Amino acid sequence: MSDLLNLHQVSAGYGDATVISRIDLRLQPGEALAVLGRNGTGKTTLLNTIIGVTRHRGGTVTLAGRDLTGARPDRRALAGIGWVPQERNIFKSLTVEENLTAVARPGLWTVGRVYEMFPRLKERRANMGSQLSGGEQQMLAIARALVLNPRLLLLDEPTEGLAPIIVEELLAAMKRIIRNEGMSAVVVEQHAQKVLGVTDSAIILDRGTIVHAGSSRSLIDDPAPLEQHLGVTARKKPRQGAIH
Ligand SMILES: Nc1ncnc2c1ncn2[C@@H]1O[C@H](COP(=O)(O)OP(=O)(O)OP(=O)(O)O)[C@@H](O)[C@H]1O
Repeated sequence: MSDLLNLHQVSAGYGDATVISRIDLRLQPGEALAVLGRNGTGKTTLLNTIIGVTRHRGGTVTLAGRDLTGARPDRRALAGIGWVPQERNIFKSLTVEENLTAVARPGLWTVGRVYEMFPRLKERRANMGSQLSGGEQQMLAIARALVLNPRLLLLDEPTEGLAPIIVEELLAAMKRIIRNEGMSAVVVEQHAQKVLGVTDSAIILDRGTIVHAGSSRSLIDDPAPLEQHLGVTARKKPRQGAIH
């Protein structure tokens, strides 16, 4: 099968600074990749490079065989790259429904379909963006990216700053979007354990380079690379009834 996304030896940064170096990445259609790493290791810069807002320093970026290396962000969006930024930049002075209809493009993901995925948004469809909770704003940001009917969805720290119960709801929705609906995705996440249950494969970045690449399953089974590169204690949960 040909790659949906292919990054070959990509280096990029801002101004004179190179932030990510010689990144090789391949994503098949329907596959989801977790991008993990400590703060400031270049995760957002990697997403920014895929959407085309960093300074290119080398390598190639292709989507479904089409070379997008020198393409502007608007052309990349038209080619099928959807993006949910960390800031969840929804239109705060528009209603939920207006946020969706303002950008919707024909395709599988209709406004009705995203309401099925996020019933909370349907309940709140007449509310202004500014009246939504953080979790609802994140759901709306994802829903808005979906109604653009992208081939690839990029999510930047979707669970950041959200209450645990909302995080679970959001992860369940992401799982349905990826697993059941076959959406291809690259998900940047600080909380490795949460996202590995949603993605097929994972990379860990350190100082702008890939220091680990493998399946999500292998990281769940053997979290040693997470402990090594993220400093998290990713031990399996103790059995119920265990004495601490
Ligand atoms: N717009 C920018 N201009 C210049 N330098 C930047 C810019 N954005 C990020 N950087 C620098 O690039 C490096 C990587 O930042 P980046 O945001 O990609 O890391 P990150 O892994 O996503 O971190 P976080 O988890 O904190 O969001 C940092 O040293 C940061 O200061």
